[in-house]
Order: sequence, then C-alpha cells, then structure tokens
Amino acid sequence: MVFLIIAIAVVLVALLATAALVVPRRQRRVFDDLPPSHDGLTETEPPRGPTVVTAEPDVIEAPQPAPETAAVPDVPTAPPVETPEPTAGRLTRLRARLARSQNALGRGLLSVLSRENLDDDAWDEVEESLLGADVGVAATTEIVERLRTRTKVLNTRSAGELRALLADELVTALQPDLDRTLRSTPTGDRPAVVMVVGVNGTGKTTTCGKLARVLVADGRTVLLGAADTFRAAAADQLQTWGSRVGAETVRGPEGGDPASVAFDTVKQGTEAKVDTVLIDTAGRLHTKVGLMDELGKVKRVVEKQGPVDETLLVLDATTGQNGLVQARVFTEVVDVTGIVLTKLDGTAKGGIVISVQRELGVPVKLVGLGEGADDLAPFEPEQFVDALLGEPE
Ligand SMILES: Nc1nc2c(ncn2[C@@H]2O[C@H](COP(=O)(O)OP(=O)(O)OP(=O)(O)O)[C@@H](O)[C@H]2O)c(=O)[nH]1
Repeated sequence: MVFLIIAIAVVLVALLATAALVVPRRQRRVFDDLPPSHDGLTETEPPRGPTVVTAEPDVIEAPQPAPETAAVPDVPTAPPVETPEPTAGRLTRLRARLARSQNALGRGLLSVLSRENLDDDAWDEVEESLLGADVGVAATTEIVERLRTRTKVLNTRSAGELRALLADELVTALQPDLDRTLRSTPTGDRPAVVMVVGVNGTGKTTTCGKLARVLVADGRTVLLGAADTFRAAAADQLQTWGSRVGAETVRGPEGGDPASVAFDTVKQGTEAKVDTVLIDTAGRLHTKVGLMDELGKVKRVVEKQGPVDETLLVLDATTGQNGLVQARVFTEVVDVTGIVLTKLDGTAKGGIVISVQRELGVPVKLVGLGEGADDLAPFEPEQFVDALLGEPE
C-alpha cells in the first residue's frame, strides 16, 4: 500500500514538472507573434515576419510565408530633381494660351480695320474693342488717333499692312524700352533678394515656385523663404515647388513672424552663397492697414542685411481694372520694381498689360499663362502682340 502511494506521488510530481516546462514556452510564443517595434529610423534588421519562430525549436507549428513586403526595407525615395524648360521663347511656345484675348482683341480689331470703308463708326468699334480688352482710356485714345492718322497718310489697305500698323501701335503702347530684366544676380558676397507680394489668391506662391524654376533654368542657385506664415499650406506648397528643382525652403512656425522668416532666409542664403533668395509673403488685402504695415516691416527687416533687389507685385489679370486699385496701394507701401500678371490664359482682356504699366509706371516682367510648372514666361512686347494678333496672312 505504501508502495502504491509513493508511486502515485512520483507520477503526480512528474506531471506537474512537465506542465511547468510547457507553459513558459507558450507564453513566449505569444510575444514572438507581436510585430516588432519599428520606428523606421533605428531599425537595422529586416522586420520579422509574424510567424517566424525564434523560441525553442520543439514548438511545432507550420511556418507561414512572410508577406511580400516584409523583407523590403521602407526607404523613402527622394523625388527626382526636374530640369525646367529653358525660359527663352516661352511666350511663343505658350502663345495659344492667349486664344481668348486673341479672339476678342486681335481678330476683332483686324476684322474692323480691314473693312472697305473706315468711317467713324468703324473707328468707334476699334475704340470699343480696346476698351473692352482693358487697354484703358488714355492708351486707347492714343492708339486710335495714331492708327487713324497713319492709315490715312499711308493709304493702308492690305490686310498685311494693317496688321503691321496695328502691331506697331500695340507694341509702342507696351513701352518696349522699359527695363524688364529680373534682378536676380548676386552682388559681391550677398545673394540677390527677390520679394513677392500681392493680394490673396493672385498666385504668389505658385509664381514663387514657377520663378524658382525660371531661375534654375537660367543657371542660378535659389533659396526660398516661406514668409507666408498665415496660410497653413503655403509653406508646404512652396517647399514642394522648391524640392522639384533642388531648391531648399526656409520656414518658420505657423502664425510666426514673417519678417523673421524673411530675415533668416537672407541670412542663410548669404551663408550658403546662393545666387538668389526668393521670399513669398502672405496675401493681404490692400485695404487692411495693419497687414500693409506688416508688409512694409518685412521689407525693412530684410533691408537690415542689404537692399531688396526686386519687389514683384503679383496681379491677377482676370480682376481687370480692380487690380489696378490694389496695385497702387502696394506701390505706396513697398517700392514695386516689377509686375507679374498671372492668369492671362483665363481672360479675354489681355490689354490689361498696357494699362497696368501705364498706370503704375512699373514694367510687367513676367506673365502667367497656365497652371503648369513652366507656364510662367518672361514678358516680351513683340512676342506678346504677335500672339495677340495671330499669324499674319
Ligand atoms: N490659370 C492659371 N492659374 C494660375 C496662374 N497662376 C496661378 N494660378 C492659380 O491660382 C491659384 C492661387 O494660386 P496661389 O499661388 O495659391 O495664390 P496665392 O496668391 O499664393 O494665395 P494666398 O497665399 O492665399 O494669398 C492656384 O490654383 C494656381 O494654380 C496662371 O497663370 N494661370
């Protein structure tokens, strides 16, 4: 009997010992099944598949294949740096984008002028076409008077001659002698500083991005400054534009001081010895005194390190004469040295180029002709008029 009790006790002890060995193995399997912690920065080993067994080999469980992506390290790929299109001849390439203005202004004028009898009514129609295309009253009066005199004196009748006369007058109205050079060349050991200003939604940030491409295409190195700390997405938008052509962007905290971002951009641009620093500013209504004062401050702070070489005012061509009112206020606050007229592809009022320059005494240096990355063209009066009037017959 005693022997039997001892035997039962031995068996019980043996069973308990076996159970103690098996339970810890099961628990370890549970932890092994958890995905490894993976922060993407410090990970040096390839991630382990969820069913890879690293505990004792006597645990029997059919291994399952790791998912296809498990063995591929998650390496972010930098976007390829693009090569922007050369700037020369862009206006000619984009001439079709002026189709709306071409129909309203070019074709309209040419069809009236080619009439058999150029009477007063015909000249009234010419005048209306020019005014309708936002050429402005003063310039329209001048153009009509000169055309009237020249067609009479020269007794011009052929379509080709009339086109040439009209082209000549429109080019003259566009003041071809104005200096349209973009001041983007560094002086000594400091980069050229270009500031971009304007009201909301005119296309400032887009223009900065496209302009960075223009400069890169012309062989310059560029540093962008996101001094539009007001609109949350503006800095990201600018940075994306820059990264496409290998240009860095200096940014500040959202809602931070735009003058400080602008200052830092010039400072870093000087240290990095870039050719051109391009500063995007927040869109502001010309009627808000506080915001206009802030813009003046941004410029003054930048000027602590040297002059601003170019202050570009971005105007939306589709806003027509309204844009002129805004523009005047901007020229009073910051010394505007050049106009960028955007969205010319979306208007039949291409004559706005004439009135803007005339009213402000500031040259149009660049025109926006679409939303594409290379749809910003240096403005050239002859090519512009050529595009407006269409192919000569
Ligand atoms: N069709 C056309 N659209 C343009 C042109 N230039 C800019 N745009 C569009 O205009 C819109 C506004 O452009 P943004 O660059 O964001 O304007 P913004 O002036 O920086 O705006 P805020 O920062 O809000 O003042 C965008 O949808 C651009 O794609 C152009 O030349 N043609």
